[in-house]
This record gives sequence, structure tokens and C-alpha cells, in this order.
Amino acid sequence: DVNGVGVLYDLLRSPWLQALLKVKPSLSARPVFLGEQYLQLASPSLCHVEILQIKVENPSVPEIRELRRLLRNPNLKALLSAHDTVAQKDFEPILPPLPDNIPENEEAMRIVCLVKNKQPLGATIKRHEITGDIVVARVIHGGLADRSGLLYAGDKLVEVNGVSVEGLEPEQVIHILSLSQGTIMFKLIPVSERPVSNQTTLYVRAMADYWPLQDPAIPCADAGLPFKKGEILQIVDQNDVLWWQARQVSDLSACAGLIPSNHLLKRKQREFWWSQPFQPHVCLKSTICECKILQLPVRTGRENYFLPFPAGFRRSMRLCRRKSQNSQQPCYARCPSSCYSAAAAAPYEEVVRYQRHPTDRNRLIVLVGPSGVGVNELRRRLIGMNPHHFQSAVPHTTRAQKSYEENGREYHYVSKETFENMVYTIAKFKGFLPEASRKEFWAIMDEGTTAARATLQGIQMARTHELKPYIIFIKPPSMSCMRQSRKNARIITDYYVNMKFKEEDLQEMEDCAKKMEAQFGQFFDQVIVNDSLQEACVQLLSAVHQAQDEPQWVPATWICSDTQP
Ligand SMILES: Nc1ncnc2c1ncn2[C@@H]1O[C@H](COP(=O)(O)OP(=O)(O)OP(=O)(O)O)[C@@H](O)[C@H]1O
Repeated sequence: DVNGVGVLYDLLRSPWLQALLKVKPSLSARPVFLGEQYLQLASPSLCHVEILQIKVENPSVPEIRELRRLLRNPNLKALLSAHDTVAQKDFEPILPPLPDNIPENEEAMRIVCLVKNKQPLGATIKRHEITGDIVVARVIHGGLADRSGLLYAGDKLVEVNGVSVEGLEPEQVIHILSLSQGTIMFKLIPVSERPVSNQTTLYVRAMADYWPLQDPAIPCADAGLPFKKGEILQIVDQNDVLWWQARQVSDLSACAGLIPSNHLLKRKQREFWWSQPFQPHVCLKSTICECKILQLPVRTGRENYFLPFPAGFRRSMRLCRRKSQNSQQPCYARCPSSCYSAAAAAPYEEVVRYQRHPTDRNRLIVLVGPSGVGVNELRRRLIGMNPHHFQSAVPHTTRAQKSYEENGREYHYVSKETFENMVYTIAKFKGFLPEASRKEFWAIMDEGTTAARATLQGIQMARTHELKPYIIFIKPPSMSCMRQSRKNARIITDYYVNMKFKEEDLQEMEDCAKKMEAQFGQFFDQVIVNDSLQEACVQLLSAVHQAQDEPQWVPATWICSDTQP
């Protein structure tokens, strides 16, 4: 972020500026003279600058008034002033002169100067297994090395600040770099054949958590990208079969990081499942040891210059194990198929952006939550707010019927198998949905303390291209908030009617919610914390509209299936 480049970038992408840029063609198509004003506009890519001449003639026309207001916008004036300032400055660093004693075979060498700063170079080094040379192991996509085009995987390091790296370990090279101040000079032999990258960008939903700092197998923990299940990742490099490069879709301007490939993460999950009693997402021991990170390039003038920054040494690792193993049943004894299927499932699900067409049927809205959290209350309130829009059909549930309830009044009580069959049938027979297509179609999945396996399958069954379910998790707030908000609320059990929530009810709700998040969190499109009923209701309403009217990430197979005959 040099002198607020991020701010400038945001400004250039701002909708009002985009709108202003769009004004120009319409002005030229329909000549409007607004007096003498010259305006220079820079496009977001900064690659072309447009001159817009506007003459004010008839200020009573609303569009002209709007345009004048936009032109007087202090942000725009500041942008133009920033543009002028930036354009006049020379950002090229002053480089030291090239050494006099350049060897005869210099054409095979590349000399690179680095100026230390706080940005990582985005490249790693390792010892070559056969030759023993120190080589650049990989260049991280979007990092400074990658953007500068000065460094390639396979480049062999010869000298650092005049010191030969022959016989040194990668850690020793990093140590030399860490002691260096100011400008650092590298000599390297460029790789003979640069790797050809014909990557296509892929978007995936992470179905597991990953913490690089807890993974002793990662080639360079500092270059790892941590992620949580449910997050959307942009995969930008799959050249390495074991370690891919990706970034969070929420921060696409960031440098990419290393993530385990599909196969590797799956293998980790499987190995973990067999080796651990019960502890999701623990990284496994491995002997793979690649590199340290080289950091901090700064683009320079005619030569390739960049600046290394000391990277931390590998952190020592310890496998996390469940503390009270003895008190736990082994995973396979408790829920064999859910855990195993979770471990066997693909760790990344390919997703695409999907915008429902107004004539498409509505997406199925699925509310998921622990019993008693307020799923039904929220649904009732929402339908009450707009009964014409929201279908008031009695939802189906897999939980047991309570004594005071009537089948078909609160819920249709169905077995897990029936629920799954029902969802399958809905998905199979397309004729079922058109009636519901003008209204929202609901499914409610409650989670009792023992129904984890079937509910997971239920969610998975519901995730079809026909229904395109939008899954909303209704989450209880913290215990202290629940004590407050549920002070006057009443629950009805099989034995007592209108009973107050007891401490253990709230605790059970919280435990159950944690379990649900741990097991199905990757499927949640949205999480709503039900503390204040009113606020939760507003959030639910907005979530439902978002699901139907705004682009969302959905499994790629849903869209491919749509195009199939
Ligand atoms: N945010 C809230 N604040 C106060 N009371 C609430 C809130 N949310 C729900 N309640 C109350 O908690 C009780 C249980 O809610 P509700 O019946 O909707 O739960 P549920 O999740 O549908 O559970 P079940 O599946 O067992 O029917 C109701 O009395 C409801 O009014």
C-alpha cells in the first residue's frame, strides 16, 4: 500500500465514479452544453484517461443538475488532485551501480537488487534434492515477485551480497538476508525453461478448516493460507500436485497463499480419521521439508532488484489431541457414517456465482437450528409480515412430535428416511415445485442431541440443483444474552406446558448449536444469531431476499445440471 494506493483503488472502483464514466457516452450521443469545464477522468485500470468537455446551458434539466453535483463532489476533486500528484512523481528507486568485476559468463547470470521493506516477496527457496543448489522453490501468485516478473521457480541462487551460497542451508541464506540492511544484491542463474502456466481460475467452497501454522507438512508455513469451512476460495495455481495457491474471495487483492491440494487434504482427513479418536481438522506429521520464505521485492529500474526480509524459522509443531480422550467414545463408535463420509467427502466443492432469474422458481429456504432456538417463531413472524409472499405451508421436521403438538399443525413429523425421500422426490419430479415457485418454500431441520447423522444427510440430500436450497443457520446467542432475552420466553415440553427456559435448556441449545456448526457449518449460506427476535426477523427477511434476488455462490454442479437436457 504505497501512499494510500488501496484508498485510491477503492475510489476508482466506487459506483458513483463508474456512473460518472458512463455519463460520457450518453452526453456525446445527445449533445448537452453545460458551460466551460474540463474534466480528466482516470479509469480504474489507470490505462486510459478520458477528457470530458462539458458546457452548462440548461441547469434546470435534472440530469445536468445531477452531473454538476457529481463534478463538484469533493471526492472527485480529491481524486483528480491525487492523480496529478501521482503522475508527476518519480517512483523509481535509486539503484546502486552495477559491480565492475562482472564475470565473462555474465549473460547466464541475473543480478537482482532488493530494497528492504515490510512487504513479503512472495517466493520460497529450497535445496535442490539432486544438485544441492539453493533454488527458488515457488513464486506466490499476486505477490511482489510474481507481479514484478523478476523471479521464477527454478532460478538458482549463486550469491547474496557477494557471499556465495554454495554449501549453505536455506536457513543460513535466510539468516544472511535477515542481517542485511538497506539494499541487498543477489546473483542468480535463471531457470532454463520457465514453467508455462495455463491455469484457469477456479472458485471453491472449503469443506474443512485448515491452519497452516499447525501443519508441519506445509513446505512454508509463512506462505500458507488459513481458511475455515464454508469460506469461498479462489484457486489460482494448481501446478503443484500437493500444494495449490489460493486466496480468499473476500480479499482478492491480497497475495495468494499455499493450501493443500484436493488429494492432499483428503488424504490428511482420511489419515486423521483413522489415527485420531475424535478431533476434526488436525494436521498430520510429515517429513516433507522444503523452504523458507524470501520476502520483500521492490520493483526497480533496468535491473531485476528485490529485497529479502527475514522469515521466521519453522515453528515447532505438536499434534492437537482431544484432552479427555478416555472419556470419549471413538468417533467410529458414535457416528460411523457421518464422520467417515465427512472425511471421505471432497474437501473443496467447486462453486459458481448464481443469480436467480426472475422467472426461475424460488430457491428453497432451509432453516436449521437446535430445538428451541426460535426457528419456528421466526418463520411464523416472517409469514405474518407478508402472508401473500411467504407460503404458510406447515413445514416438515425430522424431530419427534411433542405431546401437545398435532401432526400437520406445527409440523409434519416425518422420519429421517421419509424426509430424505421427500427431498429426493421433490428434486426428481420437477412438477412439484411450480405451485410453490411463486412463494418461498420452506424446510426446517431441527437438531436433537442424537440426530446428527441423519440431519447431515438430510442437508446433503436437499442440496440439489432442483431446489437450490439456501441454508440459514439460526444460532443461539451467548449464554448470558440468552438468559436475558429468554427471561420471559416459554418452552413447551412433553411434560410441561409454558415452562420457563432452565439453565440446562440453554446449555443444551448452545452445545447443540456448536455441534451443528462443527458438522454442517460448511453448508450454511448464512448464520443469524437469534438474540433480539425483532432484529433476527429483519435479518431473516433480508437473507430470504438476498437468496432469491442477489448473486450467490452455489455448487457448480447445480448450474451444469441446469444446462443438461
Ligand atoms: N429471540 C428470542 N427472544 C425471546 N424469546 C424467543 C426468541 N426466539 C424464540 N423465542 C421463544 O422461544 C420459544 C421456542 O421458540 P420456537 O418454538 O420457535 O423454537 P424452535 O426452534 O422452533 O424449536 P422446536 O423445533 O422445538 O419447535 C418460543 O416461546 C419463542 O417465542
